[in-house]
Amino acid sequence: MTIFLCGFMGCGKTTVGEILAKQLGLPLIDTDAYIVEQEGRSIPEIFAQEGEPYFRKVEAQAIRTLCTKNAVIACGGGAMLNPDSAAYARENGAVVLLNESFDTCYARIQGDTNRPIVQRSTKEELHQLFDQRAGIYRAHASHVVDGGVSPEQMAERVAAAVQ
Ligand SMILES: Nc1ncnc2c1ncn2[C@@H]1O[C@H](COP(=O)(O)OP(=O)(O)OP(=O)(O)O)[C@@H](O)[C@H]1O
Ligand SMILES: O=C(O)C1=C[C@@H](O)[C@@H](O)[C@H](O)C1
Ligand SMILES: [Mg+2]
Repeated sequence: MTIFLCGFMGCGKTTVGEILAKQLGLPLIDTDAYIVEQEGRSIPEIFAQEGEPYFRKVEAQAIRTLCTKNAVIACGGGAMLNPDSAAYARENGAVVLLNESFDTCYARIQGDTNRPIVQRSTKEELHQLFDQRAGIYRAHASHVVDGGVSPEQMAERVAAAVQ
């Protein structure tokens, strides 16, 4: 079974993914952590040294490599915006959107120095990005799970959605 968690930065993909993977007895693969390990540098360093298009290329390659694994895959916030990556993911498993509000995501990510898009954007710009991305996440998801609950409850909701 392969479960891809997608959604805006701060919706809880990594946090919920860890709990869900334990519950299901599957490994958790976080695409951001995978890229950091592969590149030997942080995401802010990759963005600063190579630019965002390079990061997106590496991210798409990572999804392609990982999409056949029996695992919970916590995607980077932009990974499932790529139509090819989303198609690979859908062919191989469930793509679950963690549907949190902008205010909730923003409260969790504001001031974070490990997310270059947060660092370079105002709150208004992030809200615009959230609105732009919302429809794309939905279009690419096979399941939508509503948030507003604890990470443990989110993990239960995801497990119930994909069973
Ligand atoms: N359901 C939740 N309730 C309360 N706090 C949460 C919940 N989900 C995540 N958090 C907290 O929000 C922060 C961001 O969560 P997380 O890193 O899992 O987001 P993400 O979706 O993986 O973001 P990114 O797209 O940047 O990888 C963390 O500090 C985490 O503890
Ligand atoms: O939403 C995004 O575009 C991103 C989210 C993070 O998970 C990282 O993949 C990176 O900071 C970009
Ligand atoms: Mg994450």
